[in-house]
Amino acid sequence: MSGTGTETPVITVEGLVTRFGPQVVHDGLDLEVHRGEILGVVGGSGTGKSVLLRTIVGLNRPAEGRIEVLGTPVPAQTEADRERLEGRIGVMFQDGALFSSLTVRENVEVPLRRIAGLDRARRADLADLKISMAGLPWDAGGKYPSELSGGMRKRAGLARALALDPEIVFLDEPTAGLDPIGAAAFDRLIHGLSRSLGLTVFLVTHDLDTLHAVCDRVAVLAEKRVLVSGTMADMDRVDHPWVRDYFHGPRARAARAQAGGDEG
Ligand SMILES: Nc1ncnc2c1ncn2[C@@H]1O[C@H](COP(=O)(O)OP(=O)(O)OP(=O)(O)O)[C@@H](O)[C@H]1O
Repeated sequence: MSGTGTETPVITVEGLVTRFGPQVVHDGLDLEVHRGEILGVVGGSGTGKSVLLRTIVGLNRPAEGRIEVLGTPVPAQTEADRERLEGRIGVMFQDGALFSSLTVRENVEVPLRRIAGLDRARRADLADLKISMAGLPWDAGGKYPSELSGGMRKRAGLARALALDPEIVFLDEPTAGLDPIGAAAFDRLIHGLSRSLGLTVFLVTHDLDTLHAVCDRVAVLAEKRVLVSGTMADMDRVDHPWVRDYFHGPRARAARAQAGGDEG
């Protein structure tokens, strides 16, 4: 089905098989993600969306298959390759995964420590820049995660994911647990960052509003593989029970109406 953008793959997954003991999560999964696009990864609970994200970023070793991210095989073949790749991608986990004993600024500084020759003051300045890019108020840097709301913690996680000016960011359910207004603001932030920085975004979500508002393409995980990928319009033509229910159920209709209203 049709894609968008320049169609240069920055992520290629071929024939991925993932197992946990006897459980097969992915079985012959193929996926391409193109430079500069926002790809939404959807699927029923437990279909292996988060595991796919973790496998692509090298946190989970596949049983079989080929994965390439920005031209580098994953898992990386050498420590140097792994470090280089880690510097080119950013990951935001579902709960933000912040260190609770560090302030927001210190959390964002953790990846910045990889930059040789960056002194303390500059590191703090750079962290503050990322914190403001993520839409947090100026005084958030000095706060501890426990002092932030859930939405602010997500923004702090995003600031940390953006610390090293990544080419790809991976977001695991970024709007889960946010109220609709906070979720819409987060969607706008991600869309704005992707378009202004040329960021590629790999986004695991259940949020139909997010799919309508920001995703260029959607990949549906079902039957242990990417069942189908394409634009939201393409999804209308897919004759599969889960796809039909998900994209045409009552919540989907509400999200579509909302997206239509926003455009008008
Ligand atoms: N480290 C692990 N060890 C064993 N099994 C795991 C591990 N991580 C994930 N799984 C299993 O893999 C399957 C897919 O999990 P995953 O978290 O990727 O689902 P998901 O599609 O993201 O679900 P949800 O939408 O509910 O978050 C689940 O059955 C889960 O129990």
